[in-house]
Amino acid sequence: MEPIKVGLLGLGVVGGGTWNVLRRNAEEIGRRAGRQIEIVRVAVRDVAKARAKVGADVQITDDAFEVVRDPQIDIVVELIGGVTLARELLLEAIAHGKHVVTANKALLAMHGTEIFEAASRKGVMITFEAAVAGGIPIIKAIREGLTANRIEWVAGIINGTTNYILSEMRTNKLTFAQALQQAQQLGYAEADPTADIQGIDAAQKLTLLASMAFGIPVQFSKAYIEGITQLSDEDLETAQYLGYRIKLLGITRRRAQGIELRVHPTLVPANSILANVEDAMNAVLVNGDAVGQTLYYGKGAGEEPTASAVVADLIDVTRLHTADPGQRVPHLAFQPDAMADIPILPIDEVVSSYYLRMMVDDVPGVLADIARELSNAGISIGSMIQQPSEQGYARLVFLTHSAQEQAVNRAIASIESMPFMRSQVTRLRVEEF
Ligand SMILES: NC(=O)C1=CN([C@@H]2O[C@H](COP(=O)(O)OP(=O)(O)OC[C@H]3O[C@@H](n4cnc5c(N)ncnc54)[C@H](O)[C@@H]3O)[C@@H](O)[C@H]2O)C=CC1
Ligand SMILES: N[C@@H](CC=O)C(=O)O
Ligand code: NA
Repeated sequence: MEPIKVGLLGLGVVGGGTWNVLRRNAEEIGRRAGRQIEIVRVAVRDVAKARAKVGADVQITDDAFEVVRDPQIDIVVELIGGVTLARELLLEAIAHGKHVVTANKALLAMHGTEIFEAASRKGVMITFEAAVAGGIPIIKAIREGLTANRIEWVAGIINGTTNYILSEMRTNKLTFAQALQQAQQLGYAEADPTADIQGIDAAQKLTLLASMAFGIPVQFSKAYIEGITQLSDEDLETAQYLGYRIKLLGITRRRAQGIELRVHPTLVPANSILANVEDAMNAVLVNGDAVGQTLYYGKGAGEEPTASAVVADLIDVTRLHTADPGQRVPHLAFQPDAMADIPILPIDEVVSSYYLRMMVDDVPGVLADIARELSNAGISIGSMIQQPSEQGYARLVFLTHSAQEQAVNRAIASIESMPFMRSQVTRLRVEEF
């Protein structure tokens, strides 16, 4: 059989990895897919640089629209990144009847509804395993392996850059800036790493996971997002002292009133699975009513780990591209006409335990006043430490039991107005995953 023909948009970290893996494992991949998968055209910014990588047999252009409109191409692989141009390219590819493989979570989190609808109308596939947790087959697991379950929650470390930064700060005492620079050099970070460190990249991935776990539309704008830029060394050290580690977690969970969708730094017990996921590794826990808790662990970023997912999608599409569209796995795991309109809960309604750190005058009665405020808000204290500080101040840290966020915020506002307060209250969430 003739090879299936691929147009590759982007030959950077992931595009280059995809080229390498397809070439190196061509024979094995062909045996799995049933035919060879051949990259026949590449679109890049720098044609000369790409020529040095792919040699003379592949057509190279700096106009990606030429590739998505090329009649010989069956599958377009989008590895350019960004939203505006990538959206236009994907819609054009779909309009020309191409199947699409993409690693672009930003694009799908923001324009997924439009893109998946266009693809379904045209009867083509959009696959995006590389877009969530890189090489970990988490989309395959949720879309196919776990479909018997009512999924209760998904939680995990789904950004390699921030996990690398937190690990390096903790274990090798690197500064934030040094660790970020290393993550960029290693190819983990986004072109603009703001998306990583502000939690946006993790929220884009979590939005896609929530959609597939619960059968709800892709709603990135409703995700609650807090990154790691405000974390202080003091909190990293205090967490460790208390027997916790701080990780940037994505958490989505069913509640009676709706679905939690949140990304924020989180204290997790130091002996838990997630606390021990280090460097740029990712790990996702999925809890289903039948299967219980399952764990998916591996490299969530970088050249070939991400390419592993891109090429797996290419093989899937190659096997299925002539199948009746109705028999393919739905893009978002649920049939498009069976998506549920379950509300996403505002962060105020989220339930968690909390870490509250503050500086106070070291005088009698302070602890009692704070404990009373927490109790008035219905918040019970799990544990508390007090440490002397300079200038006669005391550092207090409370760990609370489960409480609703709005009650915690009300209590914080009252506490901050008290006359003995010498700092604002630092509030972090604590989870037992
Ligand atoms: N780097 C990683 O570990 C991961 C990246 N991703 C996603 O993969 C995608 C690509 O990321 P990277 O490979 O890291 O980016 P990169 O910056 O290394 O590569 C981008 C490539 O796109 C090309 N390009 C950019 N604008 C273009 C244009 N207008 N026309 C033609 N070509 C153009 C560049 O020449 C370059 O070859 C992004 O959506 C990213 O979010 C997903 C998972 C992991
Ligand atoms: N920038 C992302 C790359 C993979 O999605 C990350 O650090 O996880
Ligand atoms: Na993946």
